[in-house]
Parts: sequence; structure tokens; C-alpha cells
Amino acid sequence: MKQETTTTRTPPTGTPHIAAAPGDFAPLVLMPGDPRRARHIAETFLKDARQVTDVRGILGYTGTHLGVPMSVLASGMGIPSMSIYATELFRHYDVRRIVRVGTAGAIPLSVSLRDVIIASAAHTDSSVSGLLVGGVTLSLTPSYRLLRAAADAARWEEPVHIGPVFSSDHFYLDRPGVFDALAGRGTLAVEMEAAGLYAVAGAEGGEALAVLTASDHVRTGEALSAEERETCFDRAVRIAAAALLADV
Ligand SMILES: O=P(O)(O)O[C@H]1O[C@H](CO)[C@@H](O)[C@H]1O
Ligand SMILES: O=c1cc[nH]c(=O)[nH]1
Repeated sequence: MKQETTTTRTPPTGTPHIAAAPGDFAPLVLMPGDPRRARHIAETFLKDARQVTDVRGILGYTGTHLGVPMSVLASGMGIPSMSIYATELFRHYDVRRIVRVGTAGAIPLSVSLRDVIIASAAHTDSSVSGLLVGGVTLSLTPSYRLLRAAADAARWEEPVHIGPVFSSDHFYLDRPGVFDALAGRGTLAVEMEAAGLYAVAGAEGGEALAVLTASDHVRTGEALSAEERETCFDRAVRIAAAALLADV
């Protein structure tokens, strides 16, 4: 005989990619690419941090920094992944500001390993700059308020560089001429998410910035170890947090 069962169904909370309940995220969010870096930032930088999501291993935490509620959520790698998480944070969790805390490859010799780079603009070979407004190649830029606050905080965290970066859709980009041409136009580093974050913030009415640490050098071939890439971000995180707290 078929047995009758009753099931208690919890109404689903969250989005397809984030399991947090409404209110679980603070309006201010730090966003590294790497989930383990998100955990490290939560453990070392946020007070009373609690995990709020782990869907697909993308870890998110909320605590406080200098007494102000602040969250950290990993973005994963690349513009599509960043765009999903940034959109869901702005659209469904009332997040106001996201600052990416990422690694990047330094392009000119004037930028050394471990230097911090604040992305005042993001060039990209992604379709995102051309797709959003028909017939227009959008400039992808950060919030001026966050950029100004980060530049102010950078005075205590030298060496810091401020300028355009290249958000590439290709980690293994076998086109050295691209770096020469971008270097000739003042581009400081290559990474894979800033342009997507700036595009989403523009579309969703949020504020965004990317603060990067040079983890390797496309000219010299020097590179930090994977472990150092997880942990050597203190200066970048302090600058990013100062930007998040601008005028709060
Ligand atoms: O260290 P994260 O923040 O992930 O950033 C950089 O590292 C990844 C590539 O190794 C890409 O996501 C790139 O943008
Ligand atoms: O996207 C990235 C990140 C770090 N280093 C690179 O060369 N590219």
C-alpha cells in the first residue's frame, strides 16, 4: 500500500547562486575571486563573521569592520561569474557597494610584485562593453567616490599605482603584442573581472571599484606562490575597506 507522507517545505530563500536570506549581506561587500581568500578575509578582517552562503563553494560571510556591517563574497573567475554574483548582490540583497580585492599580472616594469593597483578604468576584450548599449562601446569605470577614498587611503599603503587595467577573457592570452599596445596606453595590469563589475554596477545603480595586488609579472615571469596569493592582501584589503566606508 502506498504510504502517505507529509513533507515540510521550507520556502526557498536566496537566488540560483546565493543561499543567503534577505538581510544576510551588509550593504558593503568585499569581493575576492578566490573563495579561500574570502574566508581568510572574513577570519582576519571582519569581527564576529558568520558564513551566509556556500553554494558551489562560493563562500560568503558577514561581520563588522570598525563597527560597520561588512560582507565578503567570492566572485569566482572571469567576467561571467563576477557578473552573476554582482548582479544578485545589487538586485536581491540591497548591496550598495562592491569592491573587488583581486590578483593581477603587472604589465609595465614600473609595477612590481606585491604592489597594489587601483583600477581607475577597465579595458576589456569581453563582449560586455559592446553588448549593453547597442552601437556604443561603453567606458567601464569605477565609482568616483570609492576611487577618491581609495586614493586617499593609498597614501598610507605605498607602493600603490592608480590607472587603467585590462580585464581579459583569456588567462592564457598568447598575444604579447596586446600587452605592448596596452602598456603603451598606460595600462598597469591584467586581470579578469573588473570590467564586468563596473558594467554591472553601472546597470544596477550600485557603486564599485577594483583594488588589485600584483601576483605575477607578464614581463619578468616572476610569480607569487598559490599560498601567498591567498594571503598577501592586507594592504589591498585595507584600501578596499576604506573605499567601502567612504562617507558612511
Ligand atoms: O585572484 P582573483 O581575484 O581570482 O583574480 C585573478 O586571478 C584569476 C586568474 O588566476 C582571475 O580571476 C584573475 O582576475
Ligand atoms: O588574470 C590574471 C591574474 C593574474 N595574473 C595574470 O597574468 N592574469
